[in-house]
Amino acid sequence: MGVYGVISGKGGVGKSLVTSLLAVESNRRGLTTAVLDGDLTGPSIPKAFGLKDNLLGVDGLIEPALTKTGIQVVSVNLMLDDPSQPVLWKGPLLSGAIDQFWKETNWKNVDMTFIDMPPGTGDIAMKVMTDLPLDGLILVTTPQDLVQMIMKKAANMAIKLNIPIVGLVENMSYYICPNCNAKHEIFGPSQVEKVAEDFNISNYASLGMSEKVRELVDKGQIEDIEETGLASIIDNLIING
Ligand SMILES: Nc1ncnc2c1ncn2[C@@H]1O[C@H](COP(=O)(O)OP(=O)(O)OP(=O)(O)O)[C@@H](O)[C@H]1O
Repeated sequence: MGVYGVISGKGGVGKSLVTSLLAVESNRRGLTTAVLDGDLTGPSIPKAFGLKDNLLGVDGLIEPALTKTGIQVVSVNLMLDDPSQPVLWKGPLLSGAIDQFWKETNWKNVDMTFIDMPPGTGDIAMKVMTDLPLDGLILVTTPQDLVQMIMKKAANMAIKLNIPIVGLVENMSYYICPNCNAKHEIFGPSQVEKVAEDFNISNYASLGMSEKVRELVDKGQIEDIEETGLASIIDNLIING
């Protein structure tokens, strides 16, 4: 049904969280869902889903890990004996790994694939954008000016490479104080509507900062998050592609 890359340009804004939550929402709709962790040097998808066992190779293909609700996952962190060790690979090896994850994994009847894109707008991100059959990109940003500027580089890269931007998620949009219920815009006022207009994106959502989400991700229980905040993004992707 679709292959979607999730991209932010800047690190630490919640790209992996959004990739994982999109997969959770898609899977909840009964779609066979996969996550390709293309963030090879900072892979965080396995941790969010509580995956630890090393991937197996069967008949020359990588057997994807299965999360507890059945999402198929491939990540370089599931290939390392010690997940805290760095991946000290240079460009060609990193590109080769992306190729291998895409072509040499025993993906099973997948309807929706979400790719946690390599960070930045460098050669590995370009490799995914040019070599993988992406149906579209989902941009992740925060309201902060610095993040906005770098996210726009990623968005303009997609435009230059003719990849449609099919969704926008503004993460860390606000924080609701659990004591007084006041809404704090820690990174500044939301800019999601402005960005959506600038890049002509009709499918967008905002996510608040949540202690509960942080806790469940740290425990590897992302699939237990009840309200992902991204249901409308998935519904629109299903309807409009
Ligand atoms: N809205 C949120 N509420 C609570 N925790 C969040 C939220 N967004 C992100 N986090 C947490 O912040 C950390 C960084 O997020 P994440 O790993 O998704 O960022 P990233 O953009 O993928 O970073 P990088 O590109 O450097 O890998 C994670 O521990 C994540 O769970």
